Amino acid sequence: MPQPAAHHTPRYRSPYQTSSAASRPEPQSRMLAVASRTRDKSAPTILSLAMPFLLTTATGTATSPRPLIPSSPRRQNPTTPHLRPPPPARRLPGFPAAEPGAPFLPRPPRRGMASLAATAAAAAAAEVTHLTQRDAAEIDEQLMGPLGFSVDQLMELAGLSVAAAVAEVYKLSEEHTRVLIICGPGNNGGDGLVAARHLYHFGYRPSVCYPKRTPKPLYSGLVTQLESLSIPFIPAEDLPHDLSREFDIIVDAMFGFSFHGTPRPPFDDLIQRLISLSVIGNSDKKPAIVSVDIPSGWHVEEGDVDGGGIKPDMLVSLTAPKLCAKKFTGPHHFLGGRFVPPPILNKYGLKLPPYPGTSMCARIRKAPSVDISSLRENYISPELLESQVMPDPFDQFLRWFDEAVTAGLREPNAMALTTVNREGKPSSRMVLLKGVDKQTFVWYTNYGSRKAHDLSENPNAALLFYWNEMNRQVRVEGSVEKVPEEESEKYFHSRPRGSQLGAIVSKQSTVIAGREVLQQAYKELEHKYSDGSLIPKPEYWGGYRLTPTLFEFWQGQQSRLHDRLQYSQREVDGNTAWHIERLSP
Ligand SMILES: NC(=O)C1=CN([C@@H]2O[C@H](COP(=O)(O)OP(=O)(O)OC[C@H]3O[C@@H](n4cnc5c(N)ncnc54)[C@H](O)[C@@H]3O)[C@@H](O)[C@H]2O)[C@@H](O)CC1
Ligand SMILES: [K+]
Repeated sequence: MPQPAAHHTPRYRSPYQTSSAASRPEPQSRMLAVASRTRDKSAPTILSLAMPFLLTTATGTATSPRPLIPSSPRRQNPTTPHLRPPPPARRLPGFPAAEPGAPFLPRPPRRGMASLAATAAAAAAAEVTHLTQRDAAEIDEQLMGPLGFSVDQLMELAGLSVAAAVAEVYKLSEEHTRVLIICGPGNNGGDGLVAARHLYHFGYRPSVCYPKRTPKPLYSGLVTQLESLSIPFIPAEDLPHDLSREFDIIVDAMFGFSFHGTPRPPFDDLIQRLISLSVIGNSDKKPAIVSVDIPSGWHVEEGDVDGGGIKPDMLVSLTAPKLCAKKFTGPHHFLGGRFVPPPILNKYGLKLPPYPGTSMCARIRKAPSVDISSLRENYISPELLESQVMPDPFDQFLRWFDEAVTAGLREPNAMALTTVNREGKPSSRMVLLKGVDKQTFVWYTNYGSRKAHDLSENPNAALLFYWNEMNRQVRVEGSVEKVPEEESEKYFHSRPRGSQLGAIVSKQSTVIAGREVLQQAYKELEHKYSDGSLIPKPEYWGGYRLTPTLFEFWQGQQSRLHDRLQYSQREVDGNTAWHIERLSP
């Protein structure tokens, strides 16, 4: 690793230096948890979104870049009808014909982002249909009768939904590993057995309490499958006295929509144990209770009639919520059972939230508001040591970038670009990296945009890559210039035609009267170039490349002891070399 001469004066400003009104302020960006901004305020800030944010401060020559790997994510052409509404369903005896475009058909959201879907689900929550006990049983019969499903299939999908919802809310971590699944004698218990298997494969450590086994091949098969995974079955009487000590999550799969009356032994006692768990004042240690379809012991329609029943933290309604779910006040209400066909939706007029992307579960009620200052992730990563990183920061960047691609991260080439104008005012936005080589980072944009104006006044810029799933971020700072026109030209024509037209339509960062303006202009251009002829690159569109003077590779670690390795340029014997230093987290 190149070691510098000690007399060198760094060309960058330390993040700890205070800003002066430099004529060419240099932007610096880093990801912070919102908590650090709210910590000193007397009243806690409560927001409903848990998002890291980008803080930007302003302080005071090139080769052809390597295009990012061809499979690197590209924005979807907004005009491509990649998600079509489902075709009208075949009419089945006893079911009304499906109305195409009926308002209650669940439409998948255009993007698979859970946050977007959660918002959509929240908006729809008020209108979600709740089923009576009779309708729930009738739907069950129809699914397994004229609609051709088998009980095994439905149970498998229901159990998978439960496991997926549990994993979404209680992410696998030291605090959320040990799961007790208490299974009842019917299909609700079967859902629990299936969920136990999926949770095992997701990495959790499930144990099962299944005191009244049903002697049918479906159930004994599920038990055998769990036994083959060495999942312990604990008799009810052998359950540990203090469930809080032994389990992080308890899945209540005792009774579903066929429950009547009051619970009989041994479930009366088991339910009582879950009730007393929610009463214990020691909230730090209380395991999360997740009820499958119905909180066991609740009246299927009336809910927790005398108020003394289970108070689950999470409810996973299956197929559609039952009436009792209206009384559920816990923080997490999910829908599972992504198998409801249009004949059922139409016949029962079901309004259900859309499932995001390929997910097996959908949040029904908005995620609870959180005190942002309490949000903190305990990062667990391999150590990032000076002896392990590459001497050249570009090589190190490419290594991490390739790992992000291999890990299947969505748009690993998305980066926050921070520019600063003449007055020292910074602005940030996400852009897509389109090329990187041993000297520069390249992206394309509109030369009339705000970032372009900023860059024309001040060529200093900062890039920030944030690979959340890998606990990594990379900061890059340097100066920016336009890429040669031929390069922009070449890249422009490699883009999908829709994106080319979009670039012509958008006079980026200018105020427009409405969305129709874009759509109209786009339509006209689409018609103009419908013969497939070459779409000329507008002169106001092209690339920029940043030549870095500083890199920082950050890797989140436990207890905030993060790794931060900074590469800065130093002159050594007349040559510029990269110098690596560790920064305190
Ligand atoms: N579309 C659907 O209808 C689907 C239903 N599924 C699951 O199936 C459940 C319904 O299953 P089941 O109809 O088998 O019924 P449950 O699992 O709700 O429970 C029925 C069993 O509990 C017993 N029981 C009822 N009341 C009792 C009491 N007071 N004390 C003690 N035991 C009592 C019954 O004798 C029977 O053995 C749903 O809630 C859901 O979890 C899913 O597996 C898949 C899809
Ligand atoms: K249940």
